[in-house]
Amino acid sequence: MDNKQVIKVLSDSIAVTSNIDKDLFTKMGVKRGLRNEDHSGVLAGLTRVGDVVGYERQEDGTLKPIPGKLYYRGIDVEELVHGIQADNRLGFEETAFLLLSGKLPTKENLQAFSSLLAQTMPLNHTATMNILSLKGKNIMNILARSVLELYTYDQDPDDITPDNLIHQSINLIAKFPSIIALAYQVLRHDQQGRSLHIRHPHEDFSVAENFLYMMKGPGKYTELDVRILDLALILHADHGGGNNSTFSVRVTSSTETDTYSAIAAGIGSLKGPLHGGANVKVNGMLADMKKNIKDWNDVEEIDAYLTKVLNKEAYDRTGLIYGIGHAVYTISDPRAGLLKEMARELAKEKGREDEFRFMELIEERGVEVFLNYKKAGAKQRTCINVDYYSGFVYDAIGLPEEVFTPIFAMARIVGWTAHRIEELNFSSKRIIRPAYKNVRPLQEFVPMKDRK
Ligand SMILES: CC(=O)SCCNC(=O)CCNC(=O)[C@H](O)C(C)(C)COP(=O)(O)OP(=O)(O)OC[C@H]1O[C@@H](n2cnc3c(N)ncnc32)[C@H](O)[C@@H]1OP(=O)(O)O
Ligand SMILES: O=C([O-])CC(=O)C(=O)O
Repeated sequence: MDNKQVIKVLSDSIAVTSNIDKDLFTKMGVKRGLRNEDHSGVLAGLTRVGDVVGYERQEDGTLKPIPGKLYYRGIDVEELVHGIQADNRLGFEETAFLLLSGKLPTKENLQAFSSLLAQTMPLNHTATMNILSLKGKNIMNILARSVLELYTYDQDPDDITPDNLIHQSINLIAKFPSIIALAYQVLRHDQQGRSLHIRHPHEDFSVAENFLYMMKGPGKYTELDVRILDLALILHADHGGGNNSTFSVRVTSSTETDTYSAIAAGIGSLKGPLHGGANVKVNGMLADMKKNIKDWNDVEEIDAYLTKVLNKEAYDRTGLIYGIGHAVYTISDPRAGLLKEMARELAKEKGREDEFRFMELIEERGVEVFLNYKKAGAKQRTCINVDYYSGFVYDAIGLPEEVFTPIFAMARIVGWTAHRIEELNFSSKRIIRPAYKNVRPLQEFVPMKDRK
């Protein structure tokens, strides 16, 4: 038997060994995907960091869909964003302080915190050389490897005392933009034969501006570009404890492992196309739609394409319409609404209004076609999620697809660290260790000579 045949024998076995009938979950009272029959999540923990609300439970136990709400440390994110915008300032640093400390910063707190972040952004020589040597096309993968490497530069990587956790958190929040921008410059140099630019972050720039500066260079971005990237960072900073990447960080942290290992787990989760990786998939799906739909106003043509996607006959043939659906939200994802307001402004500035209108129509038809197609298999209501407009926004401000999901990580590192700190510090903490019911009947050991 050659190598190919061994692989074939093992891969053929997957269809049998990995198959677990959907009905068995109901029969054995196991919550598939840790989700109840009505699609609500199984309660797996308590948190004081963030809250995601998409429905109300009625007296009869059923769920009533409501417009989505997101709270950071008890503050409505729509109010946070509008409050920051009303004062005409950027807000990612303020949001990070709020999520880490539980309180809005005073002017003095904010100045000191922003300045500490900016001072911490530069990568040391060894970290820079390490990223230069990392081969690979996927920046999420490079980010995870770089984070694991940071363990070796930390004097006390395994120390989980509060001071050290905060120190490590600030270091990671500050370093993510620099790692991502550098990894992109290396990739561009390597894959496209372009000049390699390693730009040192400015101490008086915000995180959003520094990222655009390191990616694009001076004078290559507008004030609106900075404002919209800052908004995207605010909106992606946290999403409660149950989203897959934060939960991964919490699960890993509950073993009391080091910060770098826990964050690498979060990065690995976020990279997936059902989670943070969806922003790249939406971009690809829209490009495919632009190519295949002749009349961008033709509802029938759009519906036919979307039905083909659901039938696994179009785009990536997974059966998923990316950017649509959410585990919690029903009527709306508040982040998508806020991002859409800015995307409209951006589309006007960049002369891409036709494309924006096309996206709006796909948004409307996508939800409708999906609900009609899934019928009882779907929630009563569903909506677009934050990933639907984010790719359009990043593309419009001249950022390449390779950094779409890494930008999500650049923001979510705040939530991950806040949840990790909470996981390690609540008085009644316990290692997360649920149960799995084995549904494989027993089999007898057969001596080698008798095997077929
Ligand atoms: C930042 C974020 O992570 S936001 C999410 C980004 N992901 C995407 O945009 C990918 C597309 N969307 C999806 O895959 C899903 O909506 C998810 C993963 C976000 C949520 O999935 P679930 O919690 O299972 O949603 P829900 O309970 O409403 O799903 C009901 C059924 O509809 C399917 N479904 C949900 N959304 C979609 C979709 N956009 N396209 C096709 N089928 C879908 C689910 O797979 C599920 O099918 P099943 O019962 O056969 O398992
Ligand atoms: O909450 C979720 O399941 C996914 C999500 O929107 C996020 O993490 O931002």
